[in-house]
Amino acid sequence: MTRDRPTLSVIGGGLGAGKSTLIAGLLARPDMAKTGVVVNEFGAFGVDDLLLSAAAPRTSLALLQNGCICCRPGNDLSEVVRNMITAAETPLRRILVETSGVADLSAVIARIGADHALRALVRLDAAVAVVDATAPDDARPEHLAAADRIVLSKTDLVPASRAEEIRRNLAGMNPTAPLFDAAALPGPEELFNAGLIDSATGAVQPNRWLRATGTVHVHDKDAIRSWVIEFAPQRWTVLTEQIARMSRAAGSALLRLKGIVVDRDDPRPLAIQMVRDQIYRPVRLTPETGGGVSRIVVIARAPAAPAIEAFAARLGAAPVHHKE
Ligand SMILES: Nc1nc2c(ncn2[C@@H]2O[C@H](COP(=O)(O)OP(=O)(O)OP(=O)(O)O)[C@@H](O)[C@H]2O)c(=O)[nH]1
Repeated sequence: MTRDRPTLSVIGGGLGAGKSTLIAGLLARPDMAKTGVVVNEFGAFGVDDLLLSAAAPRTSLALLQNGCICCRPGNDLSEVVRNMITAAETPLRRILVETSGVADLSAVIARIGADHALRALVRLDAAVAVVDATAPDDARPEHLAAADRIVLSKTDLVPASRAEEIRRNLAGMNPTAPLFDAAALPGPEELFNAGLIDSATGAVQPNRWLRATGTVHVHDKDAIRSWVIEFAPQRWTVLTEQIARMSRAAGSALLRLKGIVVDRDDPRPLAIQMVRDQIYRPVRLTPETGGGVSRIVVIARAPAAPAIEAFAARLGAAPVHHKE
């Protein structure tokens, strides 16, 4: 089955992290043809769009100025995307949205997820967080938690041992996101098609979507923690109540939840996903998916720890504390 609508991926990262450089490098590749780019600038003047149009003059490019997508009123992103799709000479295959350097990637993803007009136009794909190796602490936990892929830029400007330390920290903060070096020029095969559904074939790809394994495997950093919780099959109705209870108790400290769970009442496991308090519609998978074990990854700020550990305990998952 060929998929019709273009995919939409979001490239986020702090000011000057290397978002435009990554996108310009991607656009130079022949396998990135039929890509449109929307650049969101916080201020009234865009520079990134000029750099990108110089790097890839034939790319459909649109600028969204004056405020971050995540907090500006209205849904002008969907208007821009609609115009871009309509105006394209050949049908677009994918659209990249470069967030402003001050945007919060998780808020952008939550906003896009709630935008029904936009979701009718595109299929959501990857959230890519660019982290600057010279200022890794600028990468906000929300960016990292929301990311499906993380790209570490400017590794040429730090000692190799420092880059390795940053990689280890990033892997601990978001164990589900594959990590790439910008210097290695990761391509579309690695960065995109991160969703549960393969964008080319329509097939379900659970292993590409959820990579982490554990029992209750806790990666522990000061600002952000991740838990990989494995547990025996539950009734879906019971599990949704447990998730809602945990989410209420964790409040805004809960950044991301993603998992594949076995439903005691249905042979087809469910893929579930939350970004902050935004719950995405669960997707039923084929019965053989997931190997009979439920696995949920939760990424949160430290204050959510008691709520998440109580949640894991109620599911009967044994904690394995693993301090990185
Ligand atoms: N040495 C080195 N410089 C880089 C790398 N990536 C980006 N830069 C430089 O860092 C600066 C900022 O890069 P951009 O790609 O414009 O960053 P950005 O995230 O788009 O920036 P804003 O949109 O302004 O937030 C530019 O001068 C780039 O040339 C890298 O991997 N190594």
